[in-house]
Order: sequence, then C-alpha cells, then structure tokens
Amino acid sequence: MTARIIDGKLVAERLRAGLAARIATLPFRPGLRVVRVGDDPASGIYVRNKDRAAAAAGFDSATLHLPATTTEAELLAVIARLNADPAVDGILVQLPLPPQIRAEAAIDAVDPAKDVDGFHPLNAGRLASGQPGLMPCTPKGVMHLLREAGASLRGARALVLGRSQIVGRPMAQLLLGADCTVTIAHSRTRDLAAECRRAEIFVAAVGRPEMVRGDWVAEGAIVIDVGINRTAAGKLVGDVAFAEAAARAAAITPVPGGVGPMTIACLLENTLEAALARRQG
Ligand SMILES: NC(=O)C1=CN([C@@H]2O[C@H](COP(=O)(O)OP(=O)(O)OC[C@H]3O[C@@H](n4cnc5c(N)ncnc54)[C@H](OP(=O)(O)O)[C@@H]3O)[C@@H](O)[C@H]2O)C=CC1
Ligand SMILES: Nc1nc(=O)c2c([nH]1)NC[C@@H]1CN(c3ccc(C(=O)N[C@@H](CCC(=O)O)C(=O)O)cc3)C=[N+]21
Repeated sequence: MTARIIDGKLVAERLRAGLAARIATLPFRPGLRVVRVGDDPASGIYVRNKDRAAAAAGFDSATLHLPATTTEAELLAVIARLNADPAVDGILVQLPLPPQIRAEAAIDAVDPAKDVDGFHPLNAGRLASGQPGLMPCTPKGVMHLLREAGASLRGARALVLGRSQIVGRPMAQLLLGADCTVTIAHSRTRDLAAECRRAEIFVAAVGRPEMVRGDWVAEGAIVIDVGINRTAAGKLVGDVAFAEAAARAAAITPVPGGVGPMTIACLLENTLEAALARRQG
C-alpha cells in the first residue's frame, strides 16, 4: 500500500479562511496575546507563523516578548493584566519557560475563559469529564485531520504514543470522546512495537526523530505524526520514519506541512470561540 498524504497545510488554510469570513461579520476583532519569555528557538518558528496567520485572518494579535531573566512574579503580573483587559480574548504563554519560572504557575494563572491553549486544569478537567470547554490546539488539529482523512473512528483501535499534558493525554481524551478504543503508550510501555502494530489510528507524539519504524505500522493504518524535531543539518523531521511508514499506511501526515499548521489554525479557532463566549455570553 502507498499512503495518501494528508495535507495539513491545505486543511489549515481552509480552516483559517472560514474563520476570516466569520470574523469579517463581527462588530469587533477577537484579541489574542502570546507571551514569550526568552528565546527558545523552537518557539520562534511557532510565534512567527502564528503572528502571520492571526493578522491575515483579522485577529487583533500581538506577541509580548519578555527577557529570559523575567521572574515568575513578573510573568504572573503580565498575565493578570491580560486577564483583566477586556480587549483580550485569548492568552497563550509560550512553552518552554526559563528554569526560574514554574510552567504550572503560569498555566494556572491564565483565566480559564481566555485559555486558548486549553492547558488550564479546569479546561483539562472538562475535557476529561466530557464537558465542553477550550481544547488543546494540537490534539484538536489532529481530530480535524482524522475527519479530513475519512477515518472511521467509532470502535477503532487508536494508539497515542506519548502521554504529555499538552499533547498525548488530551489526544487520548479526544479519541475516547470519538468512541475509539484508546491505548496510551509511553517510555515504560512493554513490547512497544507490537502495541503500535495493533493500531488502526496511530498518533505519534514522542519527540524522538523518526523513532517509529515502518514495521511498527499496521497495513492500512492512519498515521498522524505530531513530532517536530530539528536535525543537526537544520531539517525538520517527525517522530515517524516517513517513507517506511508510508509504504504500509493508508494515510499519513508529513512533517512539515502536517499537524504543525493545524495547531496554529486551531489556536485561532479557539480564540474566536473564546471571544464569542465572552462577548456574546
Ligand atoms: N505539531 C505541533 O503543533 C506540536 C508538536 N510538538 C512536538 O511533539 C513531540 C512531543 O511533544 P511533547 O508531548 O511536548 O513531548 P514530551 O517530551 O513532553 O513527551 C514525550 C512523551 O513521549 C514519551 N517517550 C519519550 N521517549 C520514549 C520512548 N523511547 N519510548 C516510548 N515513549 C517515549 C514520554 O514518556 P514518559 O511520559 O514515560 O516520559 C512522554 O510521554 C515533540 O516532537 C514536539 O516538538 C509539540 C507540541 C505541538
Ligand atoms: N503554549 C504553547 N502552546 C503550543 O501550542 C506550543 C508551545 N507553547 N510551544 C512550542 C510548541 C510547538 N508548536 C508548534 C506549532 C506549529 C508549528 C508549525 O507551524 N510548524 C510548521 C512549519 C515549520 C517550519 O516551516 O519550520 C509545520 O510543521 O509545517 C511548529 C511548532 C506549538 N507549541
């Protein structure tokens, strides 16, 4: 089998065009503020792409770039100001943060109604309880791509490789909500390759370049590669060995041009959703 390539860039463009059309009818511009502390290079790509996409879709978007020496108290003060600002609908605190700042403290400080990352424990709890709320952008983007690929999810065996707070866990919750039979694999999983081979829907979010080999992939599986890893040569590669996996999968996402652009489109979708909920009750 040779896999169909799921074009995340194209799906993201369509999603953003739909958001732009809805925003054009509103009497206000949804406000997004990204807070970046220091100069983590991976965050640089994300912030640049996001700024461009937000402006083009009609958002009132800005990035607050704080020095790497910012204290936790200073960051919390910035977040408090954004929480109180009525023009701000969405707040994203870019991760990772420098070592003197606890990520948990920053995440907990964001008003859950403005938490467009969906990382606040209230929103994570809503997701785990099957209640509506702001959902993390990357897993939400993956669900869009699975629908786009025509995946039949009800009763399907899904495996999520990775159990991080920001990708793996919420991903598993969304798949469960879509009636998949979900396995979560991680660094302590026994017989990892055999577990992976059972999956009809395979989502890799492990952060290890090309760790998933072709023979870990079931014939006809749908493979979603969340990983974004930069090689020594400066090239971006996913968590999946693409050519090997594509020889067995029914459909697969590339890196770049797969999940990454969907994360940004879903961030904008969440910002519009937060704005409508806040301003129109
Ligand atoms: N496309 C996008 O928009 C985004 C992409 N990413 C990318 O996704 C990837 C994952 O990110 P994130 O979830 O934040 O990463 P984390 O490092 O937080 O989590 C990695 C997970 O993978 C597991 N893991 C690590 N090594 C192994 C191994 N050898 N075998 C099995 N499991 C392993 C860890 O297990 P354990 O819990 O046991 O330690 C952990 O649960 C990265 O490449 C990141 O750059 C992230 C966010 C957005
Ligand atoms: N609070 C917070 N929320 C996040 O969602 C968050 C974060 N912090 N920290 C960093 C990670 C990483 N991340 C990316 C999103 C999109 C691309 C992206 O657009 N990638 C494109 C382009 C890559 C390129 O051209 O270099 C692609 O994969 O095609 C990359 C990386 C969001 N993250």
